[in-house]
Amino acid sequence: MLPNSLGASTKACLSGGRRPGGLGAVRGSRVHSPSVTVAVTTERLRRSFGSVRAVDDMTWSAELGRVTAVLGPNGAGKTTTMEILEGLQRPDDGVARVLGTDPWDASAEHRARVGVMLQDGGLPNGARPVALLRHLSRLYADPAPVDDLVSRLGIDRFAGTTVRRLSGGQRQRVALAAALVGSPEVVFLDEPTAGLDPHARLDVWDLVRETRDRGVGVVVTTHSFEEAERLADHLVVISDGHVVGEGAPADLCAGRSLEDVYFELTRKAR
Ligand SMILES: Nc1ncnc2c1ncn2[C@@H]1O[C@H](COP(=O)(O)OP(=O)(O)OP(=O)(O)O)[C@@H](O)[C@H]1O
Repeated sequence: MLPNSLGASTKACLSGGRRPGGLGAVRGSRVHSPSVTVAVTTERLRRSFGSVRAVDDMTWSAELGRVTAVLGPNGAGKTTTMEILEGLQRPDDGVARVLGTDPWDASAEHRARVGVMLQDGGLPNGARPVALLRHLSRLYADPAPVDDLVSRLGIDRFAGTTVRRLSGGQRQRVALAAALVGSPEVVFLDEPTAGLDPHARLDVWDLVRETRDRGVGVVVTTHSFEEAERLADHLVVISDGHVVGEGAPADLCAGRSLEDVYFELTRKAR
């Protein structure tokens, strides 16, 4: 079956399949050997907008060297949670920590250790992709090699086109490269393969696995069961602002498909 967003997977959900080394690793990127294993924690996190409780008593965690996939229906609170963890929003209550630091009060040094890929890309419209990535790489002490990221994600094929003229999928690739160019220790990827063609999705999944295998904590939000099944070492299912299921894929699914488990968990919560 070809990759397919919200693909109807009927097989039992399996671990994201950690593979030593991976294919064609991005050369020269830092290999992290952390003394702590916790990348992200949220504890009783809350954030409301008027009467809407976007994040309502949310507790979960993600480890370094693991891909954590966060799934949930539209409006479940995924983006709000990610933005709190990225230091873009302040929670009303509870605790958020990234690499042990409160992201709201974080220093520039902390922010350099965290990579962020936003859903809308957040890229400057007039920039050309490769020049932009080279510029960003100079802001970091230990950047990933730009040429490798560019060729791995096929960005060289549209290197001369300004961001405003790029297709949605091309922008996604540049946004992913921008999130990884600083060799982050934790990276947040908001629906990284939404809108990508099947080849590009495979390339992105390989790159995410390699990033994980270098010890980086990767947190991915997704609506794709296939993506979660292929990538995740740890699953967090949220609904109505709180966690309705969390664990290793094999434990959470217990021999059933992720799709079945997801619908059961999120239906119960409604
Ligand atoms: N700035 C805001 N002002 C008012 N309401 C907001 C704001 N941001 C988010 N919300 C509301 O908070 C809830 C959670 O939104 P959020 O974007 O976190 O969901 P999501 O899980 O990321 O959804 P999707 O899968 O559609 O991206 C929604 O009801 C949304 O309308």
